Amino acid sequence: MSKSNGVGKSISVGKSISVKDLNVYYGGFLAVHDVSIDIAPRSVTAFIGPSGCGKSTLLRTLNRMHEVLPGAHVTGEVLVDGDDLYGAGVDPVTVRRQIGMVFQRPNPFPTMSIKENVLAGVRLNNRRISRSAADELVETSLHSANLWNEVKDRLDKPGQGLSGGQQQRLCIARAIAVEPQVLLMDEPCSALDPISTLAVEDLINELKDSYTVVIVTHNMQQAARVSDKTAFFNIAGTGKPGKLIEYAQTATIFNNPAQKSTEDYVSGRFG
Ligand SMILES: Nc1ncnc2c1ncn2[C@@H]1O[C@H](COP(=O)(O)OP(=O)(O)OP(=O)(O)O)[C@@H](O)[C@H]1O
Repeated sequence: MSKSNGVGKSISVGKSISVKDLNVYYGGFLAVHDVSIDIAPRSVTAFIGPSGCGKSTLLRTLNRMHEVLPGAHVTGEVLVDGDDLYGAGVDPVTVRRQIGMVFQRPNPFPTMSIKENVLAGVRLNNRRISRSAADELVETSLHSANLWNEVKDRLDKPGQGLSGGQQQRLCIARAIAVEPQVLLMDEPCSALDPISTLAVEDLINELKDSYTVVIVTHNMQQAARVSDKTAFFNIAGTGKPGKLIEYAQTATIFNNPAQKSTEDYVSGRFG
């Protein structure tokens, strides 16, 4: 599928992800064991499970972000629209440009204005962009992040002057501005108040029209509210690897899971 990004260019967005027999290691420690999962394009998938079961680790392997840690490596495959992310000659920096990430704590660049924050990724990618195209991209990205109306009169003010929820939406605008095919979100609302959380959840709902979104969350209600499918991970004990226990439509995971441990977890009996 393609759409206009508002600067006169047609772009492809919202690709499928297929994880096959993936093991993730930190040095000699197997953190995630043998995960296979197919994620549809333009959908929201939630990763849930108790602390330490490997949700963030797995998420980071979907754009090779784990490789910034020495010794972290994978075996198996991650295919994005059929292309192997780990294939020979694939540049991890290019992968991270196409598969954006939003982190737990909003992390706008403190010295940059709101506008320059939105453009930061584009500039890092050395993309030449005219002033008018930059203005248009800033506006489109902030609109997509549901932030335009709140900041349009102060685009040259520092991003740090925004509330936590606004800063997180600014980070989402920055991620969107580089036209990613997939957006990975690692507990994007954990540092936000309930109103900002709802604003970001509304945004996630809108984003799935264009993007494939994968979100790690500890908040069961959030997983139920925003995701189409949910993957439940579990861990047998400290030092053991995390495993995918069940992956299904979100309604099934919450109302009629196949596994007892899924039911125990979603009903709050452990974790
Ligand atoms: N940088 C690292 N070096 C070594 N081991 C790590 C590193 N990061 C995570 N781990 C280990 O990998 C396993 C999975 O951790 P991960 O953070 O992915 O779990 P999680 O499910 O996201 O947990 P949480 O919900 O607490 O964030 C844990 O045993 C953790 O201790």
